[in-house]
Formats: sequence, C-alpha cells, structure tokens
Amino acid sequence: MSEWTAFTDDDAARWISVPAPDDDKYSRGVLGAITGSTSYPGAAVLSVQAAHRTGVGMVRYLGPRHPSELVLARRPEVVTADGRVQAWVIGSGIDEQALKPKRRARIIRALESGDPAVIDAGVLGLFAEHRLTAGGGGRTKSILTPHFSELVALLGRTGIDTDVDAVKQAPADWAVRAAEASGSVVLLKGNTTYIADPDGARLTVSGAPSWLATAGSGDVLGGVLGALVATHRDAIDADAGALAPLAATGALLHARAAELASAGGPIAALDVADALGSAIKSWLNSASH
Ligand SMILES: NC(=O)C1=CN([C@@H]2O[C@H](COP(=O)(O)OP(=O)(O)OC[C@H]3O[C@@H](n4cnc5c(N)ncnc54)[C@H](OP(=O)(O)O)[C@@H]3O)[C@@H](O)[C@H]2O)[C@@H](O)CC1
Ligand SMILES: Nc1ncnc2c1ncn2[C@@H]1O[C@H](COP(=O)(O)OP(=O)(O)O)[C@@H](O)[C@H]1O
Repeated sequence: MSEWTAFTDDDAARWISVPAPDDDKYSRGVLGAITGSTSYPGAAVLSVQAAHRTGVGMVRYLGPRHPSELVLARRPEVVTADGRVQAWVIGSGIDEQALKPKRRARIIRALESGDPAVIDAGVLGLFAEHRLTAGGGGRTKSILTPHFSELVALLGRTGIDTDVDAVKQAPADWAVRAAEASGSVVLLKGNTTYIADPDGARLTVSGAPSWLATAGSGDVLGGVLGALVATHRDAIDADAGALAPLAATGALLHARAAELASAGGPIAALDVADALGSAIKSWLNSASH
C-alpha cells in the first residue's frame, strides 16, 4: 500500500507555468470547455473564469446558446468555435440524462481524442461507461473530480457497489479503488482532498476554509485543473505521472484562493475564481523555484 503525502505550497509552485518571452497563446495551451447547460448555465461561467484566472493561452467554450452568451458576457476573450485544444474540462453543470444527442456525441469525440481531460459531475458516469465499452484497460490521461456521491455513482458504473457512508468512513481507500477501476487520476473532493493515481501516487490537500463548501466551488476547481493540464500538455504526454501533482496543485491553489477571498468570512464560488491570480502571485513571489 502506497503512503499518502501532504502536498505543499513549494511543491505546487513548481507546477505553475509562467509564459516565456517567446510564448504565444497557442504555445501556452488552449483549453476546451464542455461545461454548463441550459439548466446549469452558471457552471460554464465559473469554469471558464477559473481557467482564465489560473492562466491559459485561450479557452474554447463549446455549449448551448444560453450558457455561451453568459460566458461571452463575462469573458469576451473566449472563443466559441470548435478547434484544436491541448486539454479538456468536461461535465461541470451537465446532467447526463438531459444531454442532447449532438452534445453527447461532441463529448464522446473529446473523450476519444486522446487529449488529457478533467472530467466532472454529469460526465463521470459517461466516461466510465465509454471506457468500458471501448474495451478500456490501461491508464488514461484524465483527472476525475467526484464528490462523495458522484464517486459512488462512478464506481457503480464500473460494477463496484458502495454507498456514501462507506466512502465517508474511508475516503482514501475508495479514491484508490476508483483510480484503479478507472485507470485515471481520481481527485476526491471534500475538506481533505484525496488524489490517487492508478500507478501509485497518493497525495492529500487540506487547509481550505470550510466556507468553500458553497455551490459552484467544484465548477471553479474544474476550470483551475483544466488550465493547469492545458499548460502542461507536453509534460503529460511525456509522463502521465505528471497528472497527480497537477491535480494536487489545482486543489491547493483552489484552497489558497478560497483563503484569500474569505479572510475569515463567507465566500461565493466566483470570489474564489477571482482570487486565483493573487494566490498564484504569492506563490511566484515566495517560490524557491
Ligand atoms: N451555478 C451552477 O450552475 C451550479 C451548478 N452545479 C452543477 O449542478 C450539478 C449537480 O451537482 P450537485 O453536486 O449539486 O448535485 P448532485 O450531484 O445531483 O447531488 C446529488 C446528491 O448527492 C449528494 N451530495 C452532493 N454533494 C455531496 C457531497 N459533497 N458529499 C456527499 N454527498 C453529496 C446529495 O444527496 P444527500 O446527501 O442530500 O442525500 C445530493 O442531493 C452538477 O453538474 C454541478 O456541476 C453545482 O456546482 C452548483 C452550482
Ligand atoms: N467542508 C469543506 N471544507 C473545505 N472545502 C470543502 C468542504 N466541502 C467541500 N469543499 C470543497 O468545495 C468544492 C465543492 O465541489 P462540489 O461538491 O463539486 O460542489 P459544486 O457541485 O457545487 O461545485 C470541492 O473543491 C471541495 O473540496
């Protein structure tokens, strides 16, 4: 059994990609976002805003008209045309049962693209099922981001029965089960976040204020992770082992942004997204890297 290690600020600061003078928007990394829906349009805004504040060359947002309009109203920088990306964030604010065939097909194409992907909420089950029907052995280049209840549903789709009480009692063990069953990095959300890699890395992130338990904060985390993965595409292609520390970097950045936004008081998810740049700045200013 591998040991669990608490991920530190110094560890995380090394995974922030600072643009070089010869970089352009494409070389920095493009994130494709398939998030939000007519029922949950806000999730699209939260994930896209978080990606920008984490730092990325460009975000392509692909979604229905209403969330697209909200995203553009908040971030006119976003491109809504399909095209090449270095990574995907998929699923926040999407209800699998309500997926229209065209959008479902777009999601499957992204899952089959071989691009690294952050998979959240309503696409976790589809991911597991698609991997199984595609004959899925081996490891993927995906980070799955369930909360406890989503973990139970995800495991169910791989044929493993459990319940939320069991996961609450042994979250670390169940995160490992899910990583092994899915061949993917699993980031299990909560007051302590557990990150398990199918090849053995085991990382924890804690210290976020409990004020972070607020609607949409997981959608923000998806955008953070998407930006980190998009800006490290080459490192992931060279070694999928980069995904676990990237996932832990995202969780710790999210926690630090929540601390800054909260300063001891209540926060909303968009406040956390807006504090991400300040959290990164403080890492870069004090980093020994
Ligand atoms: N502004 C927006 O657009 C927002 C959009 N959002 C989007 O909404 C979608 C639905 O996401 P969701 O997590 O709210 O509901 P869902 O997965 O259906 O939960 C079902 C049941 O699971 C349980 N449960 C929930 N959390 C748990 C936990 N941590 N630990 C343990 N159990 C937990 C709880 O059951 P109970 O415990 O009450 O029996 C709950 O009733 C998703 O796409 C998301 O991205 C949200 O981010 C909000 C802002
Ligand atoms: N008690 C808590 N203390 C600190 N962080 C928490 C707590 N509860 C939840 N979180 C964090 O808040 C986020 C909630 O994500 P999620 O459950 O997906 O919510 P939503 O679907 O509303 O976005 C996760 O990043 C999780 O780690």
